[in-house]
Amino acid sequence: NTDRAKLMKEAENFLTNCYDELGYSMTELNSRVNQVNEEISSNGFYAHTTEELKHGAKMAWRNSNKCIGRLFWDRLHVIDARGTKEENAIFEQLFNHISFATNGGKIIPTITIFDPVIPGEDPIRIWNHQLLRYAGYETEQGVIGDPDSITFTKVCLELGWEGNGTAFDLLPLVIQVGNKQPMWKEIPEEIIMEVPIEHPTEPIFGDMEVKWYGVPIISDMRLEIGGIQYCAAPFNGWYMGTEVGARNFADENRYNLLPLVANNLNLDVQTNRSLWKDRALVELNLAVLYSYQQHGVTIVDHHTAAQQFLAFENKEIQSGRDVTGMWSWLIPPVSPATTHVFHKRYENKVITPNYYYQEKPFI
Ligand code: HEM
Ligand SMILES: N/C(=N/c1cccc(CO[C@@H]2CCNC2)c1)c1cccs1
Repeated sequence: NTDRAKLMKEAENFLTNCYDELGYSMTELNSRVNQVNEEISSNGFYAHTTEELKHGAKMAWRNSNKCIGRLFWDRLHVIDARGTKEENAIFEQLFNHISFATNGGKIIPTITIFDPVIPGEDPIRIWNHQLLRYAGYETEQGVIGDPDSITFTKVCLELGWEGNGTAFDLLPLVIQVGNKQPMWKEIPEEIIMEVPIEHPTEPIFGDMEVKWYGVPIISDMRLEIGGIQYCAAPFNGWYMGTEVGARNFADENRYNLLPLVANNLNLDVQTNRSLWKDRALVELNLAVLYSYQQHGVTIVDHHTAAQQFLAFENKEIQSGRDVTGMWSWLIPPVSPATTHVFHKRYENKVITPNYYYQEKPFI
């Protein structure tokens, strides 16, 4: 039927590129393509070899148009967790991912890949946006914590989780197998690495204790390889400082810390022309970079990240591949025009394998 014909086409396209990059002969490629076509025509599905899975996950990172960190695409550590079906075993894999990727602060870009969507089998979904993230609470006095987490925090509370009501409560992991009751578990505190944020010279937060978690681990995107959908495949890199300093801490609909920082720096917040927002933003981003470095947690500044992206562009051209990208995401939110990215154009062509958004499993 058409679904099987479509899957065969996507599989052949992936295998051709993958086997070419891995240096296999045409004979080896053709025999694998025939084997896969057999499997698809009898089961409407085919299973990747671990090698195909690992290289496919790396290709997907290399094809991620919004990602400035792609220079290191070929050094992704891939954990093949297929066959993990029991909830407690899934939680163990997720805890292992957090501790392995954290690596005492010397962060290892890692992806853990669970079973793909298989016809007739229960799919696995991770309900968290990121494995480590802070709760958000709506109260009469306003929002406490991360406003971005308000909806998911309510879901966790409904499932029986209880937060401490602070601005930095780490949320539990929530997973669901098929249509069974979703299960939640607190993350063991011994594997959690957090960074207290302070400025090298100024008390920019006054008496407020500000911190952030060390490792960003995206857990709600779908990895597609050769027509196969991996809906539970959490992946991490390290942060670019501006993500924390210019968005998570600075956005008005996130922690909205610019007024606090500006006041503690004695800036004139009564007029735009004092550029108080810009001066507070730079000091806040300096504090983030300084604090992660002081605590031995990998982080990259946006200038270095842009230089690394330029190296990626040149390497791709050397490899005979077109560089695709989404300009609006690739430019950093602080001093964008001081990077080369701002001054050139990128083709936003989406090629597979890749990472995609997927429907939230909860409302
Ligand atoms: C190694 C260090 C890495 C750095 C510094 C980095 C940096 C970034 C940044 C700054 C963004 C934009 C995020 C935002 O504006 O919210 C981004 C997006 C993205 N990155 Fe990377 N990244 C890294 C590694 C990775 C890895 C290992 C993967 C996957 C295997 C990945 C896949 C993606 C994807 C799919 C997006 C777009 C997310 C979306 O559409 O919402 N990145 N990256
Ligand atoms: N540094 C990172 N930054 C991000 C990468 C992808 C997505 C995000 C957060 O995206 C949110 C959803 C859309 N904007 C914010 C952040 C990484 C996380 C995981 C691997 S690298």
